[in-house]
Amino acid sequence: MGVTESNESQDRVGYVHIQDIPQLNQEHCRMRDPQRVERIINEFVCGGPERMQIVSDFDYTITKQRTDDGVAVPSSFGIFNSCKSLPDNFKEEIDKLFHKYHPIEIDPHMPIPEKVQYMIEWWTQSGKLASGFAFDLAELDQMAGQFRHALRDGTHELFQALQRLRIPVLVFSAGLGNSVVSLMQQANIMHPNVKVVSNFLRFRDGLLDGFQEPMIHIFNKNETVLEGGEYYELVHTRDHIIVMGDSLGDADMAAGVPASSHILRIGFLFHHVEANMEKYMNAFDIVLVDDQTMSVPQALLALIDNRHQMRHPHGSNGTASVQAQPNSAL
Ligand SMILES: C[n+]1cn([C@@H]2O[C@H](COP(=O)(O)OP(=O)(O)O)[C@@H](O)[C@H]2O)c2nc(N)[nH]c(=O)c21
Ligand SMILES: [Mg+2]
Repeated sequence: MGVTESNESQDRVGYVHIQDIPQLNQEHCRMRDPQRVERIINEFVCGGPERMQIVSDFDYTITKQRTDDGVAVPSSFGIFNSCKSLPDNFKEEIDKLFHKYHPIEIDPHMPIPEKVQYMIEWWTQSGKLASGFAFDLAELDQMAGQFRHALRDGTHELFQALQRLRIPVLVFSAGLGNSVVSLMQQANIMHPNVKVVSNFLRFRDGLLDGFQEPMIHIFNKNETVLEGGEYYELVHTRDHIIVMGDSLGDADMAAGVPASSHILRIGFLFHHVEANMEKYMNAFDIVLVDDQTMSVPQALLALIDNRHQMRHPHGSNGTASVQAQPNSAL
């Protein structure tokens, strides 16, 4: 156990000390406020699985930022864009949009409300480009399947544990939902407790017709877009939340949940580590530098699970049934 603490609650039997969690003591694991992290972890452990929910980004959060064989993993939009049957000018036009709008997306000076307008324009125009031609989703499955082994190490085990503990998992992506679901299905992690909220292709009269509503762009990628929907009903009383992402904006994915919630944000930092460190440390509670595994979320879940097993040794987990249907209406 850790050093003697003066605080009464920290003297409690079963209180978890951060120094006793090896995964949080690794060199590449940084925390701005370890005491806050410790406090939240103890809230999670005491509250048990029935109060937990997970909100995760997809691209480069569930998929790896760097693979062992050096093969670059495409984004969910990238998987779609690489389909060979798309019309000749599609790739060219979509790249033009990327070169116009991506600099705006990452512009450090433009105020967010102004950016939002541009992002809506970008997603709308991409949707228009993906319209008016036939497209076989089997081709997308085939493309996505090539990257089913590009998930972070331990993703399988993490998702299995989340399913067993009936913890709802929301995968939030401003990318293309069809690629996300296809890849997750082919990797066998699309369990019934997993819900993907993203942009899904729409078909009309056998032809592609852009994306289904509502549009999910990087600035509305948070729980406010779920309000009033079925998933919201399922999770709004689950006030212990782990948020995982690789982009700074991902830290806000739980915006919209009650203010009294306990939120632990885990950020996977890979690009421009030095330049980004301060911002990531301010946005996320735990920053993992070039960590291509799920070991930290797995370790946190194991602590919650162990305490839960101690309370319910005979397997009665006492959790409510939380069977979120993938892709059901919001
Ligand atoms: C509309 N549109 C948006 N994006 C990018 O898709 C990303 C989706 O955002 P995200 O869901 O936060 O995914 P991430 O994990 O990749 O950060 C945004 O950051 C945009 O840069 C896009 N990328 C491509 N290739 N094509 C597109 O049409 C397109
Ligand atoms: Mg991402």
